[in-house]
Amino acid sequence: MTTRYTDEEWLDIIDQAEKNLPLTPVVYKAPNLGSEAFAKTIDHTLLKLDATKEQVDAICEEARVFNFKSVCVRLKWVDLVVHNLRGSSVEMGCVVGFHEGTQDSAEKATEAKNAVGAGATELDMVMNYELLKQKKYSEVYTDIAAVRDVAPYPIILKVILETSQLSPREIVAGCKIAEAAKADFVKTSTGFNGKGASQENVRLMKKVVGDSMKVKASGGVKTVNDCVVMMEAGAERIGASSGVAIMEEARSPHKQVTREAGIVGVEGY
Ligand SMILES: O=C[C@H](O)COP(=O)(O)O
Repeated sequence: MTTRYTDEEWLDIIDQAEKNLPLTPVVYKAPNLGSEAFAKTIDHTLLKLDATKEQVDAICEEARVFNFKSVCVRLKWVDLVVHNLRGSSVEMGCVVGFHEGTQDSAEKATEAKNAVGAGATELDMVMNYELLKQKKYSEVYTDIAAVRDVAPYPIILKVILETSQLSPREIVAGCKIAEAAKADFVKTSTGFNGKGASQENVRLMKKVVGDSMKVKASGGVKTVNDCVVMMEAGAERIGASSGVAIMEEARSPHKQVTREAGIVGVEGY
């Protein structure tokens, strides 16, 4: 695996990206509440280490009922999820390097390869954010590229930055490196370390990647309002262990959404 740029070259790229950040935030449009498009933004997630077969079966059933975008689990459950989702339009997502992100690149690549071999169509890998914090940008790139290498498109590759552990500049750096490594999404959080997704971080990530990548908000997204705030900041995917509660709330009659501007809108705003 060759490095794409030296750490010094990465510094220039990050400086430029910071300088060129758009000043005015865009408000993106969320799909109609409770619609099929809304459900198809949600990755229905079960990532705790002590998850049971019964719980995995249950989230697959829920994903079929609500027609979520994907079910997202650890590698040990991929076979079962693939089996359970057969014949549905729900994608099979697997995490890689979860949740620390500090595993060797070879270990991450093997995990990714095994997940794809078992039928995963989407991978959510944790960036080595410890290396990023040490400004070892070239190694961070190589780590992501090692996974992309064994899981080329059309496998969807999402890179989890763990934004709660990063400064805004480090978030910019993580986005630029994930973009260069040809990932499809940058994702905020694992949900297992610090604060989860925030509106500010999603907005910053979207400003950095523009149309070249998508943004996934995850960690602590538990209500319809949380989803709408993230989507309006630029998230096109939500990772949540609360997908069922979110959909039930979204489909409840006279649903009101609290947005930045106050209480506005009902279904279909
Ligand atoms: O994307 C995955 C996260 O682990 C979900 O976190 P959550 O349990 O706060 O929804």
